[in-house]
Formats: sequence, structure tokens, C-alpha cells
Amino acid sequence: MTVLVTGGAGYIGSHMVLALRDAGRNVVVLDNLSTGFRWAVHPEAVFVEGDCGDEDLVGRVIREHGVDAIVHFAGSIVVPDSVVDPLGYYLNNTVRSRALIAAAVANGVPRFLFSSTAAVYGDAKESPIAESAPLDPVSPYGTSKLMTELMLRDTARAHPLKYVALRYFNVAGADPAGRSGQSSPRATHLIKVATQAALGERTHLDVFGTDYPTPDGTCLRDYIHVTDLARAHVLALDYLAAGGASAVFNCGYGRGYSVLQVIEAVKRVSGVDFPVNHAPRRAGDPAALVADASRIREVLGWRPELDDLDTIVAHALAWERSLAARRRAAE
Ligand SMILES: NC(=O)c1ccc[n+]([C@@H]2O[C@H](COP(=O)([O-])OP(=O)(O)OC[C@H]3O[C@@H](n4cnc5c(N)ncnc54)[C@H](O)[C@@H]3O)[C@@H](O)[C@H]2O)c1
Ligand SMILES: O=c1ccn([C@@H]2O[C@H](COP(=O)(O)OP(=O)(O)O[C@H]3O[C@H](CO)[C@@H](O)[C@H](O)[C@H]3O)[C@@H](O)[C@H]2O)c(=O)[nH]1
Repeated sequence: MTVLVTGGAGYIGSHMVLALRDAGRNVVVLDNLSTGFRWAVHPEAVFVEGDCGDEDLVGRVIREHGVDAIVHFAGSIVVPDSVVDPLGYYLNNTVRSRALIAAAVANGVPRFLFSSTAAVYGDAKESPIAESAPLDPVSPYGTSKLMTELMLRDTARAHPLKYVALRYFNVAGADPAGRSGQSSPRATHLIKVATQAALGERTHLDVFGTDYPTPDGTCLRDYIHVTDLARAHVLALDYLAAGGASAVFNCGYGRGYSVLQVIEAVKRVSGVDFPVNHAPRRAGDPAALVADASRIREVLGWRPELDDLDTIVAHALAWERSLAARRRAAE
């Protein structure tokens, strides 16, 4: 079995490649390095630099390496950027995914996993949110991902392609063995930014909005450890290989933490009391996103092993420290 991982030089994709190699699978990574890093590609994976929207290239890669499953992480991921540049997000996340799916169908790839997102639910009325909740994204990012889910749904009805869309809630942390982590210096994710503030790489942290209808006025999110998430993908591939039907699964722990609770955790674990400012709301942010993850537990038998905010923060901090050491060594 050879798995093609698009976006395998990025944060979550690099953890998926670790999980696949740890399970002894052959891996080809396709990445255009727009936000990923060549050094983050696993040394035992074949690396192809290119775009997942290049249908001819993808077809050649599938045939040359005998690819029988695609795991599609490549995409643009910053919610507020999508509000400013919707067409850029529809191009990279929707149009290029269409080309990738077309190459999969044309070359008979039977299995496809897709990185979807809790952002497809928008301002959900229910909490926790089940997969059956209304799909009503409040950002172009969420819409761009939902359109790809719908393309997969319709394609799987018309062709012998089975898919699983995994709707991630907020992914955080780093490989417990220190082999990968979130490496973008311009990352906007809360836990990443807070660890950078704790290590003095940012002067302060802004809290975007303190007037949300939540217990402390800041947004609630369900933070999932990236290694637990990668394991969910390996289970999803096994499920499809065993004849499982196409499906959509939430990936989260079912518990929400506020922005202020996350900041407290980073201060507690790092022992650093960095400056925090209250700032206006950020565009495109729903108040609360917490997963009902019972379906993935039931159908895939997924059992989280790193379900603890302080552990997630500790692993993120360890990775941030190793990035700082890497930068010092390069100077
Ligand atoms: N990080 C989160 O909390 C989160 C939550 C929900 C969903 N997701 C989804 O997970 C996926 C991975 O996110 P990430 O956090 O690892 O982001 P990332 O930016 O670290 O990784 C994306 C990777 O895709 C590559 N890429 C982007 N566009 C490409 C293209 N057109 N062709 C080839 N390569 C391309 C980038 O170079 C990068 O290596 C994305 O699809 C994102 O929407 C992430
Ligand atoms: O410096 C910061 C960064 C973030 N936040 C807040 O922290 C929360 C989490 O934000 P962030 O870590 O940027 O994640 P989200 O915007 O929730 O989006 C992430 O989680 C989504 C799923 O829930 C994914 O789809 C996206 O790809 C991923 O970026 C939000 O309320 C932000 O307003 C701050 O207050 N200050």
C-alpha cells in the first residue's frame, strides 16, 4: 500500500507521515512548500515538489508509485485571511481539490481521506456539535472546505472511490518524541502564538474578543493533540481498506477551553507570565466549537491517548524550544 500525502511538509501532514511510517506504510509526499518545509518531510518518504491542483502531475505520481490511497492535507488554513481573500481560498482549497479528486478518479485510486474542519458548522446552535448539525460556515475558509466535502460525496456516488472526511476541531501540540511540530514562524494559532510569547519570541498575546456569549466572554474551542489526530487518520484508512462505507467524522475531545483558560495553561506549564492584551473580535470566529466525537469512537474505535491540555501545551512548548535551538545553530 502506498499512500500519497498532499501537504506532507506541513504541520498536520508531517505528523501523518510519521504515523504512516511508524505503521510501516510506503509514503509519497506532494507539497508545493507554500507554507510547509522541505526539512519537515520524513527522510523515508518520497518527496515530490508540486501542486495538488496539477492534475497531470498527480496522475503521473499515482501511476509511478502505485498509489492506492490519498490523504489530502494541502490547503490554505487561516480563517481571517480567507475573509480578506475569499477567491484565493476557493482556488487553493476548492478548485485544486477538484483537480486532485479528478486525478484520483481517472487513475482508479480507491480510497481518499480529506482534512475538513469544524469551520463547516459556522455558529452552531448545538454544543457539542454532532456531524448531523446544520452546515453553515461563517468564513470563506469553512465554505471552501465544505464544497470539497460535497464534491467528494457526489463523486463517491458516481465512481468507485470511497472517502472519509475528518472534521478537525483545533489541532495543537507536537510529536511527543520531538520529531515534528507546528513550524511556521507566522502561525496564527492560539497555542502556537502563546508558546512563542512564553519564550519571548513575541512581545505579547492579543485576546480577540472578550464579549462572546461564553462563561468568560472569550471563544471556546476543542483542542485536539496532533498525534491523536494522525492516529485517527490511520484508523480511517484501515476502515476504508476493510470495506467501510464513505463517512464523515468529527475529530475532537468533546471539551471546550476558553482563550483565557488556554493562556493560563501556557503560563502554568512554561512558568512565564507574558503580557496579554484585550483586543477586538477577529473576523470569522464562531463563539464556540466543541465536538461530539462519539461517531469516530464507535465506528473507527478511536481512543485518544493525549487528551490533556497541559500535555498538549508541554509538547508545543518543547517543539518551540527545539525550533529556537535550530535557529540559533543556523546563525
Ligand atoms: N491546524 C488546524 O487546526 C486545522 C483544523 C482543521 C482543519 N485543518 C486542515 O488540515 C490541513 C493541514 O493543515 P496544517 O495546519 O497542517 O497547515 P500547514 O499550512 O502547516 O500545511 C499545509 C501544507 O500544504 C501545502 N500546500 C498548500 N497548498 C498546496 C497546494 N495547492 N499544493 C500542494 N501543497 C500545498 C503547504 O506547503 C503545507 O506544507 C489543511 O487542509 C487545513 O485546512 C487544520
Ligand atoms: O493570538 C491569538 C490567536 C487566537 N485567538 C483566539 O483563539 C481562538 C482559536 O483561534 P485559532 O487558534 O486561530 O484557531 P481557529 O480560528 O479556531 O481555527 C483553527 O481551528 C479550525 C477548526 O476549529 C480550523 O478549521 C482552522 O484551520 C484552524 O486555524 C479564537 O477564538 C481566536 O480568536 C486569540 O485570541 N489570540
